Amino acid sequence: MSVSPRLLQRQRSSCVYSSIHGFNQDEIKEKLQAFHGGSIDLLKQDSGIAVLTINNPSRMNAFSGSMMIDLEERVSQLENWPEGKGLIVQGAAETFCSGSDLNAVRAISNQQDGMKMCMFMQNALTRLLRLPLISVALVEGRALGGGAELTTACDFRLMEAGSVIQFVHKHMGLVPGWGGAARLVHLVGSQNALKLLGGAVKVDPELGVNIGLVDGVLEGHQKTEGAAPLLQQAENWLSRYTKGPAPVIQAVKKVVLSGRELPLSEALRTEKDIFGTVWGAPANLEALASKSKHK
Ligand SMILES: CCCC(=O)SCCNC(=O)CCNC(=O)[C@H](O)C(C)(C)COP(=O)(O)OP(=O)(O)OC[C@H]1O[C@@H](n2cnc3c(N)ncnc32)[C@H](O)[C@@H]1OP(=O)(O)O
Repeated sequence: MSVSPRLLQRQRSSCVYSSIHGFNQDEIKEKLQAFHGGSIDLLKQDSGIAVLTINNPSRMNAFSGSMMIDLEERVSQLENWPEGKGLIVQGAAETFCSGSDLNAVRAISNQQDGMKMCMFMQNALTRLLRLPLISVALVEGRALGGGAELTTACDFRLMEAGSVIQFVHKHMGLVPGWGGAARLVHLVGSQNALKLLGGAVKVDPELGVNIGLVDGVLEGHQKTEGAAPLLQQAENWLSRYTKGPAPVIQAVKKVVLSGRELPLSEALRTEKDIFGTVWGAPANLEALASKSKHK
C-alpha cells in the first residue's frame, strides 16, 4: 500500500522516535517479522466506531513480533479514516492480552534489540493514543504486562466484572517499556502508579474505578443472565461520546489531546486552529439554522 506524503508527515509528527534518535523502523520490522503468530484485526463499521481485536488466543493474546507490525499498520489505517469517530480495543476469545510473547522476548533479550522493540511499540501506541478517535480498551479476562500498558494507550478503560489489569513487569525483572508507566502516572498520579508497578497489584474493576484508571464496569454476559454481549455494552457506552458528525467528534478529541500534551500557549494556538476547522463548517451552519428562535 502506498502512503501519501501528507499521511507520512502526520505519522512522523505523532511519533516519539525517528532517525534522529537512531531509530530505523524498517530494520526492527524485519527482525520482528521473524516471530510470527496471531494477528491484529481491524473492523471499521458504518457507525464510525472501529473494533481492533488482539487475536492470538493460544497464547492468551500475547503480542508476537508480527502482531507488533500489524498493530502499526492498523494504526496507519485508522489515521487515514475521515469517517471515524470511535475505537474499541478488545482481545479475542474472552481475554484481553498477556503482554509480549515470552518466546519472542527471549529471542530478542539482548540490549540492542530490546531498545528497538521498545521504540517501535512506543511509537505505535503513542500514535494509537493520538488518533483523532475516542478510544476505549474493553478489558475482559486479563490485561497483563504489555497488555496493561496497551489499556493506557486508550482514552477510556471499561472492565468486565471479574477481569484484572496487572502490571506484572516487576515479576519479569522489568519495568514498562511501551510507554505504560508514563501514561499511568498521567492517569492515576505518581503515588498510585508507584503502588501499581511496585506491588504488581492486581487491579480489579472496583480498585480501577476508585483510583481513576477505569471508567466503567460491564456486566459479565456469561455470568449475568440477560446481559448484552460485552462488545455491544462497550459500543453503547462509547456512543454517548461519538454521537454527531465525524469532523466535530475528531475536533473534540484533538482539542483535549493538545490540552493534555502541549504547554498552555501552544495548546491554545492549536485549539484556535482546530476551532477554525469546525467554525462555519456544515455541522455548525446546520445547528445555527435549526435555532429558528435566534434568527
Ligand atoms: C514491555 C512488555 C513486557 C511484557 O509484556 S512481559 C510479558 C508479561 N506477561 C506475562 O508474564 C504473562 C505470562 N503468562 C501467564 O502468566 C499465564 O500464562 C496467564 C496469562 C496468567 C494465563 O495462565 P493460565 O490460565 O494458567 O494459562 P496458561 O499459562 O496455560 O496459558 C495458556 C497458553 O498461553 C501461553 N501464554 C500465556 N501468556 C503468554 C505470553 N505472554 N507469551 C507466550 N505465551 C503465553 C502459555 O504458555 C500457554 O501455552 P501452552 O498451552 O502451554 O502452549
